[in-house]
Amino acid sequence: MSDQPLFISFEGIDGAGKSTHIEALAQAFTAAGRTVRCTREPGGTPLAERLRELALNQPMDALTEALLMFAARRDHLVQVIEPALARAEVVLCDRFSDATFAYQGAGRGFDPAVLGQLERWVQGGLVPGRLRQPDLTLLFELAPEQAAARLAGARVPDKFESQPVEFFRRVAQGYAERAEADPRRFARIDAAHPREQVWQSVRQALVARGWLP
Ligand SMILES: Nc1ncnc2c1ncn2[C@@H]1O[C@H](COP(=O)(O)OP(=O)(O)O)[C@@H](O)[C@H]1O
Ligand SMILES: Cc1cn([C@H]2C[C@H](O)[C@@H](COP(=O)(O)OP(=O)(O)O)O2)c(=O)[nH]c1=O
Repeated sequence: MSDQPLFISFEGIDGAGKSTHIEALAQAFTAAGRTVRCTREPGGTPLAERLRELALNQPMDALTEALLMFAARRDHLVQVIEPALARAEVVLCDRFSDATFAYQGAGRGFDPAVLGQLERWVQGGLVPGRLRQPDLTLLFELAPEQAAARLAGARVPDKFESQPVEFFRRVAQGYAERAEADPRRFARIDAAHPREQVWQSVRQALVARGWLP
């Protein structure tokens, strides 16, 4: 089994079930002898958590929202993700920049070329010759109606969670396009199944890469 640094992100529309599996995956890595760092975006540092509060609760235009997401991401990369990877830890991150392309890009209709530019500034210069990207992105795919039904009553909706189903259809399409553009990085998880079956798909994606026994 590998002891290389691993950066794994969890993505999907709100309510798809990704948070449910982060802790289980952390336990599986810990049982395999790895040091695990669970974190989230926007957030993961004191500054980025303050930016999260603003981005998730204040009305703002899509560019402002994208800039806050990438500002939070830069602080998170520099303070938390890069140091953890330098120590060869496993970083499990609840959302990363695919979420900005899906929510601010596909969902809110902001120019993906500008998002690509921000991505190059924020995720460039950290590893030689390429952008810092997750080694694996687990994309939880579920019909927006089903995700909304799971969320109903589960928690108080934030600015994004209270968007209509059509918004999440665009977000899901944005995620699908990111996955199609970089199929080696993504594992697409059918999240419509019961929890145990979804967990087996998650585990299998890691086992297949030789990252879990
Ligand atoms: N496979 C599943 N089947 C039914 N309900 C689920 C499943 N996975 C998660 N849930 C429930 O759906 C809700 C949303 O799950 P959560 O993991 O918080 O989603 P996300 O982090 O993707 O927004 C929670 O109440 C959770 O308990
Ligand atoms: C990282 C990121 C998140 N978001 C949104 C998606 C989610 O609705 C919200 C917070 O994500 P999340 O942590 O999944 O919230 P919760 O734990 O309450 O489900 O932020 C963006 O719009 N752009 C981004 O770049």
